[in-house]
Amino acid sequence: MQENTKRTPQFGDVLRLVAPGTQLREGLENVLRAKTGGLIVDGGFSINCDFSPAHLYELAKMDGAIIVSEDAKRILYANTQLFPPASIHTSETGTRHRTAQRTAIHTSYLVIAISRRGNVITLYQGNFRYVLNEISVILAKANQAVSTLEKYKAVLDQA
Ligand SMILES: Nc1ncnc2c1ncn2[C@@H]1O[C@H](COP(=O)(O)OP(=O)(O)OP(=O)(O)O)[C@@H](O)[C@H]1O
Repeated sequence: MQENTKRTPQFGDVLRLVAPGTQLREGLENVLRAKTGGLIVDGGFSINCDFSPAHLYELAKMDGAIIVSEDAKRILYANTQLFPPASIHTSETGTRHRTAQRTAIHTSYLVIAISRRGNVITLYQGNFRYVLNEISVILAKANQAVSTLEKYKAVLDQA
């Protein structure tokens, strides 16, 4: 993995990659449910196999990080030990999350940590950190937004 400080985190692009319905999100949710935990890094390595939620699930049973292509369509490496510089400040506590945040700051690649204990998926890219909402929360918000729109439409139709 090469150091790349020119990549600017694009919040929309990152969220699109892990949106509900994508293969990557399905894989992340599977790992979360399996309670194995996981560390996923996107980067530019040679190709091994196609990405699938089932492959991710199986590979997350091993220690270490799983490295996928930048578009998350290929799984490149598994069981990988990451060595980000210890001098990089991290606000996290556990070793998985400290490694994830340091690697994200060091490389500017997207790093995803799936917590084994906390049931939480955290995204890191550069100094950007974001905890994914559960799908049930996203659906509740979407339903609320749709019903608000329906109310506005009804008012407009009556006007
Ligand atoms: N440098 C590293 N490179 C790759 N994987 C690592 C590294 N450091 C920790 N890990 C992964 O994190 C696991 C240990 O996670 P640990 O419980 O210490 O961290 P955590 O941040 O508290 O995560 P969790 O919430 O899942 O418990 C290891 O088994 C390994 O899979």
